[in-house]
Amino acid sequence: MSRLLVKPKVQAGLMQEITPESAGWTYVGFALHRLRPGETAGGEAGEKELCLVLVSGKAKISVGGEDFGELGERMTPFEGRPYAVYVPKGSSWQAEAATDLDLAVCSAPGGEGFKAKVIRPGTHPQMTRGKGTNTRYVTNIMPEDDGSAQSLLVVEVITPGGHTSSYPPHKHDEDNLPAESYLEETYYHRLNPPQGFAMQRVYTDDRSLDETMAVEDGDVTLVPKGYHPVAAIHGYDSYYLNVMAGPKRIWKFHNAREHEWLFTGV
Ligand SMILES: O=C[C@H](O)[C@@H](O)[C@H](O)CC(=O)O
Repeated sequence: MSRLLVKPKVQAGLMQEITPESAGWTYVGFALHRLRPGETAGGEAGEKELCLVLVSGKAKISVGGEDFGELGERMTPFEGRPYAVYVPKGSSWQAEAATDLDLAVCSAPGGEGFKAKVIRPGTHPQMTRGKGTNTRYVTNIMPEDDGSAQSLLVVEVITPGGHTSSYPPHKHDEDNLPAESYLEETYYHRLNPPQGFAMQRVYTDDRSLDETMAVEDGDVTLVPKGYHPVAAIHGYDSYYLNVMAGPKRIWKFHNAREHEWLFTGV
């Protein structure tokens, strides 16, 4: 199995835990908690900043002793809109599931002067990106222009079955602004219905990295560098939650030259 593909080792509780150490990189972390009503999760941000994303279900959430009450709207990532909570560096957080809950904990190095906050549905409206079978639906949760974090970028994408996304292929693996930014990235994948699969390729121009993965419900893929397109197969819609971070909080990508012609049609 590809070293870039991380399968959940358990079916409840802490299902995924990617750290910079386990991924072999510097900035991005990702965890996924699956909780039953009444179960709790929590921790300390320490030197990191966090974005708690209610992938599905509702939870009571507090940050640094501030009670944000019961949050959440959707029972599946394929319907409704995301609630999220930003946890700044140095803060503790606590979540208690009010329903079945899938809670993502996205992390990256924190900074000074940022405040805990709820990111409500509609803060960043869903966008339709692409044309034809490259149409997908993108919702920013923490985009670069929100001014509210040190390094975290968080976005979720729904790709209908038979469509592609993160496509035409692009990369962001060189700290070379204004042409390109360096951002590590995780993909947390879900499928509807859940027995499906999707395909993701991660590859560089020189093909020294070239891995194509069949991703299943609950898998995480790691993108340390290179292009990273996704193809959702007929009958199975794809959802993924992206976490990106690097030395600068800017998403500036470089498109694969040989596929740039597609932009005239997609
Ligand atoms: O680099 C970002 C990620 O590849 C996705 O968020 C991607 O941009 C989503 C898309 O446009 O399909």
